[in-house]
Amino acid sequence: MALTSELGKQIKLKEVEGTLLQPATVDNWSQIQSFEAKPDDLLICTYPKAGTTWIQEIVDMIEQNGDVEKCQRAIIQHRHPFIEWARPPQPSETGFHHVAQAGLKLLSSSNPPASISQSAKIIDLLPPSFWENNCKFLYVARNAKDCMVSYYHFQRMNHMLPDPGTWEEYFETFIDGKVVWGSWFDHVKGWWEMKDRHQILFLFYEDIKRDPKHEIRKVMQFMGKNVDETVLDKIVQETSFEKMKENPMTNRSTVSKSIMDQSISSFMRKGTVGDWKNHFTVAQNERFDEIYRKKMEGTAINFCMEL
Ligand SMILES: Nc1ncnc2c1ncn2[C@@H]1O[C@H](COP(=O)(O)OS(=O)(=O)O)[C@@H](OP(=O)(O)O)[C@H]1O
Repeated sequence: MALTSELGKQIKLKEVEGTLLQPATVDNWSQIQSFEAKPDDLLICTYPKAGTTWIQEIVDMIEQNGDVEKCQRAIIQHRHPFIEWARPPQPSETGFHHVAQAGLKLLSSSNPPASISQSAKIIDLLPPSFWENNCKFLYVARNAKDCMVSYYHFQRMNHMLPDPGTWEEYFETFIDGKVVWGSWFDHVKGWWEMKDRHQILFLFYEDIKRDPKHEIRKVMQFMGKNVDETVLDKIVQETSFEKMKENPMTNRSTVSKSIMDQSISSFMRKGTVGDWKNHFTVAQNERFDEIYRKKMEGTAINFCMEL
């Protein structure tokens, strides 16, 4: 599928089992699938724009016992490489090979889950070794409307992704799941249905926003770590939106403007719950709610839509 970016460039997305992915990911698909997870690996899993960077920083802060300097050792994309950013072997780069060779314990993925109750499409997307080794998964879900808004602005500024078109056009694209990593509905539903059958800590962006200390403590316990109250308070502070927006290790300011043009929209854009209300028209909102009801039917998941 070829789509045109704001630069007029042709972005040729590819598909795996009907899910749109970046070409480099699809070209290295068999390599990604053969990734050998270890039993003590923790995989951070998110739908795009659900708070990936936020939970990555939280996990690293816990891992480093709240040591801010240690968390400054590298940009977040290098501290938590994405397994799907696989490329042909390039020793100087962080990517699949680096992860595999370094045997890092903390990985991040935007993969939908493998699941025995789901269609083959979903089953095929996560390297099977994660399930075989009974790894831990940390999943963060964000309400669909805010995800859509955040993804729209991200596609405007990210020249590696297709131009989103107008908001009205993007609204349809997102609902149809014609975005990189596919349908929000399939992703969230898939992980939600799997959460009690595997070691999955299922978190909500909105909960972390409302009560960060409570949610960070859950993450800490899930990781089998124990940091004291003062450190926990420091982690809450250091992972606030305001701090992370100013932090060059998390705010993507090191990424070239030809890839992410933050003069169009910041990577750390608003970091709020309910920005969808500034974008959705009344008619769009009614239509979305109707579609949501149908697509999420039978799923007992409740999202907070405003704080
Ligand atoms: N600390 C903190 N607190 C609250 N919100 C935060 C935080 N860090 C990142 N964000 C917001 O998360 C959105 C980016 O999501 P991701 O990190 O998942 O993006 S990506 O998929 O990795 O590109 C994006 O959301 P929007 O602002 O709504 O666009 C970021 O601002």
